[in-house]
Amino acid sequence: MINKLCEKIKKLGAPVVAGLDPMLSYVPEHILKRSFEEYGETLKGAADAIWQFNKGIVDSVCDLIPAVKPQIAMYEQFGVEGMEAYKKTVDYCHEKDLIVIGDVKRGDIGSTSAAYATGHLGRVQVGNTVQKVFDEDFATVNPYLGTDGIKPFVDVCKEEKKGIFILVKTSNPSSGEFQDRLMDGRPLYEWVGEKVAQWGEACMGDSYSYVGAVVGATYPEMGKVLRKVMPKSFILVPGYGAQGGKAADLVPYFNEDGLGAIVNSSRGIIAAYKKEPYAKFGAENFGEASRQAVLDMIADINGALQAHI
Ligand SMILES: O=c1ccn([C@@H]2O[C@H](COP(=O)(O)O)[C@@H](O)[C@H]2O)c(=O)[nH]1
Repeated sequence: MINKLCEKIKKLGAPVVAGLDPMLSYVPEHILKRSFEEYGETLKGAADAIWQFNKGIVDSVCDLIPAVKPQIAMYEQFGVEGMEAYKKTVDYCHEKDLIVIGDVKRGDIGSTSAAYATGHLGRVQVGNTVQKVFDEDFATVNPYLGTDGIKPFVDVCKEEKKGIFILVKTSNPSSGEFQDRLMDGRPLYEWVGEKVAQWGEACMGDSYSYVGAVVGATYPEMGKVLRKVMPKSFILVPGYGAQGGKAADLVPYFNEDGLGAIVNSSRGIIAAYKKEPYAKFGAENFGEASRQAVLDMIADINGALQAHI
């Protein structure tokens, strides 16, 4: 899958991933009304609304980008019905030939990590049958439990030709509380980055490892260092747009080959119609607004990359 990700990025000229983080407050009124009329103001109504919203966005942007990143929390908040909307979204994105990065941030003791890896990336045995479950292509993984929390994911990825992105330096304001703490004179995120590079060595695709990293767009100096620490790891970069990350700062996250990083925007794309300069599209045309936001983001990032050649 890492090879497919690289090929799609090159073909589309778009190192961009659209984050599918559908809060109900982003769902346009006409969709909400329809779903509530059909299912009432229930969890099922909410789940239907976010699914219809996602479908509209995916239809509008699927030819422009290589991948989407559904954030599972946004679905989980609506319980079982929300999780059905998550699964429907994953399957629909696959139908549209999009690579799906499940932002699930899992990781636990070995046996529990194995179950998470099975559910999200692998196949579960039920009696004599073996079946895929959520079936994302990549999952985000929390490294706090160390190697035995990561290994089950790597094993499943090897079997299924899928991949993971391990949290190394997150984009949020408090990420430094633990991640920047010095250990033997070096910040924890560097130690984790080094470990990601090691874990990834035995997991190489053609040019990049399928064990990648998450490094926030909001810490460009650290991104620059981490690119060097993990030269073969693909970096998933959240924090562009709504969290303040700027394209010009992201150039060092990429390698000389123009690859090595994929930049996520969630609210900036899916809720584009609510904000300038996209408000002119109106809520009825939310998909068109998202499409324009994606086109602008691609141009912004490519512009920054070209300016540094
Ligand atoms: O360090 C991290 C890791 C994950 N995220 C997730 O990415 C998106 C960002 O959403 P925006 O609307 O583009 O800010 C969201 O799903 C986060 O949970 C992150 O932001 N930072």
